[in-house]
Amino acid sequence: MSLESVRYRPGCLAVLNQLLLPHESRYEPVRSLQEAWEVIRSMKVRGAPAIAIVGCLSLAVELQRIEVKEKDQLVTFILDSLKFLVTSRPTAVNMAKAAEELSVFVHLEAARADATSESIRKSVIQWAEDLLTKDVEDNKKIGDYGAQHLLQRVPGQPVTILTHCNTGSLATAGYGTALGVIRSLHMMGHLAHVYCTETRPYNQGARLTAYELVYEKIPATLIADSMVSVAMKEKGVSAVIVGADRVVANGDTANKVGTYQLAIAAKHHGIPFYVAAPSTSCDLSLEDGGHIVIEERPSQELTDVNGKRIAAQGIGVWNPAFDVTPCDLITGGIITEFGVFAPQELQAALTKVMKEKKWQKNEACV
Ligand SMILES: CSC[C@@H](O)[C@@H](O)C(=O)COP(=O)(O)O
Repeated sequence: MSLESVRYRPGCLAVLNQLLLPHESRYEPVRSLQEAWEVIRSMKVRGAPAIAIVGCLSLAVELQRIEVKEKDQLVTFILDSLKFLVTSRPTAVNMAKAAEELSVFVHLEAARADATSESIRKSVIQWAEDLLTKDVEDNKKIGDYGAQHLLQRVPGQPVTILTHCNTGSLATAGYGTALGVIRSLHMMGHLAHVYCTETRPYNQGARLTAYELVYEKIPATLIADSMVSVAMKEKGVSAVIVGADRVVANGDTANKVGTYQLAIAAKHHGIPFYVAAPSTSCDLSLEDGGHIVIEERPSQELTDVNGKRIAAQGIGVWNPAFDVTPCDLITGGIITEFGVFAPQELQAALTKVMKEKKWQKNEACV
């Protein structure tokens, strides 16, 4: 069984506290919206898809337990809750997109002639629960599309992949995005080796990706972030694959800080650079990466390791959690659940898929 970042049954939600990994596996209950906001902000749970899933499931848990009689009161509660959850972490778009979609859904449900508080409550809970299965399905598609694309593109197999941050089961409902592609390559028997970066300052690579790779028995080596160029030069890296917190209309991509320099180094070495991201991480409302709000994290995440200060007292600190990789450095493509697209093709491809989906939904209603 693969690792689970989230455990859910109706009325009951728990997250694996990722701050304690790899030393201790402890699930902690999330009983309210406030607790969900706190586990997300403190990064006990992190990764763009997992943030949205925990946020929406915490709303499902609240809806199981609260007593609301009036329909309008329930709708207001749901809309306010979603607005609150979106404030937990600003860069990853998944929670904001889920909030937007769920808000539209609630309005439509409430407008039905036979709508009651109970029917709205039930359908919102179902909507949130569906995110779990949908995310795993999407990740498997990303894994397979990405693996096939890469195998056709890069010479020499089996392949060696370099990845950054954590994009696996711990960052999603399961399987993973960039790590999902690695998992698929491994299952197909075409993976030689993985290099995973430590991912300073908060070490998601050393703490979480290394843990997942060991757990899955995938051959892998941990490197410091400062070793990526030499690894590309000397270790036969076939491709770089990373995840995303927000991919915007022109393909510019916000991801864990350090991604940008990785893409520059990959271009220098002629190594294809891929972004693996579900459509839930794509934000076509922003034209380019200059409009993405970049979260700044507390200075202690840079100055301290495991609660112990390593930096000189008195030094100033700048700690952006993410950087933006310009679309022209994404030379391999953007791997989504609908296929692999060049950055400049993404907007048109996703718009087309969304139109078709809307059309299918309308057909189903007739
Ligand atoms: C499938 S996870 C994709 C991204 O969210 C991931 O690459 C990343 O940057 C995570 O950052 P984090 O700050 O750990 O939430």
